[in-house]
Amino acid sequence: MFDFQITAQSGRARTATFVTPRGTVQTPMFMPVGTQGTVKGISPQELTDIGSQIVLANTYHLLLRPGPELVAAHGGLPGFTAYPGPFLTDSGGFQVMSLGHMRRITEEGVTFKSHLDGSSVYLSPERSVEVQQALGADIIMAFDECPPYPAEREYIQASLERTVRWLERCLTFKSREDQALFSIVQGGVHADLRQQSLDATLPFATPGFAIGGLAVGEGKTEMYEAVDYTAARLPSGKPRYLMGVGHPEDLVAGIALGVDMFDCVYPTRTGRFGYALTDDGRVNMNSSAPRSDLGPIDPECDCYACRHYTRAYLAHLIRAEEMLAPRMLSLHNLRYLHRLVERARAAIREDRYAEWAICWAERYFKGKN
Ligand SMILES: C=CCOC(=O)Nc1nc2cc3[nH]c(NC)nc3cc2c(=O)[nH]1
Repeated sequence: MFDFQITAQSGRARTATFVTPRGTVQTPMFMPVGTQGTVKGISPQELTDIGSQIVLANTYHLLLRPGPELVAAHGGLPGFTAYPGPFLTDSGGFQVMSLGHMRRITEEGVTFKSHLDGSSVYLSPERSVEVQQALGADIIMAFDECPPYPAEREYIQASLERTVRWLERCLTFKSREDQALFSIVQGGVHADLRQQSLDATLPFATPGFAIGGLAVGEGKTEMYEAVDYTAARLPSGKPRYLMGVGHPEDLVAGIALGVDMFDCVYPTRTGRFGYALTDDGRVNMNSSAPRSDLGPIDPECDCYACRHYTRAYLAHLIRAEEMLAPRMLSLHNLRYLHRLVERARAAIREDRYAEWAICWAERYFKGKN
């Protein structure tokens, strides 16, 4: 279980298979985010049809509502959501920082006020693992702290050292053998702190490793330098997961640096706002041009929206505030990212990833400054 086998390599980019209790998945992969137990507006059948593999659910949200007990009563997330999985749950740490308020962080854990009703909630390494075990994901995440950005070097260092102590507590408490716990490397944008986090985290030899603390407002250059440094020093025989990333160009760049797994709300969120992803950049379907365009969003895309609808129809739905609009744009954007990593995997198998990535980027950024 959790066997990760590299099947092709092209530079630092690699394709691999990863065995989880609910299915063997292909990497590099993009993981749709289903925060509250649903990828907003998209049915499980549609997710399967567009090539989704692992879907994310958020521990913080499901802890607050409906509570892990109800999900456990359904046998876990697959029974609750009717998506057969595999699932990955986050540990709740990040959401507490971004959503919880009036929070107190101590060595023991984090106490915060629910953003829903202000009730006091407590998360700790042990509580986080307990909740994730009840939710029944195939991959669970260590309870970590993602430092705010910007943050003092001293804060980032103290935070990464506590995250390592929390990792040990997570692993000590963990009792289910059918769930892989991924550890999380922190250290902000400082190479020496990244190294310190690596040195302290690698000995735990978890089935996978995540690169944390990024995509929180640091510049792209700083982010990529940290990804480059960290990914190169994570074991090649384990999956590398870059959390919260990202935009199409971030996936293409991250794969080039040896990253295997990505998640981001971007495709579904920007879809709900009326933006469609294509190889020629992002199309603003709210603008006037699409209203008379009888072509599909993307003629090369095989998603339901591109096979059945013109841009004009979708633009009409957006203006009419019809609920099919955010659904179809989200569906298309998810399919776009799945197709992007499918093409990346093909390029890696042909050992031409660099050429493919440069060609993709030239077209994607053509016409942009
Ligand atoms: C979500 C997967 C599991 O993650 C955790 O359990 N903890 C965690 N989540 C993050 C999420 C992030 N999103 C972004 N940008 C949108 N940056 C992030 C950084 C972290 C992080 O350092 N830790």
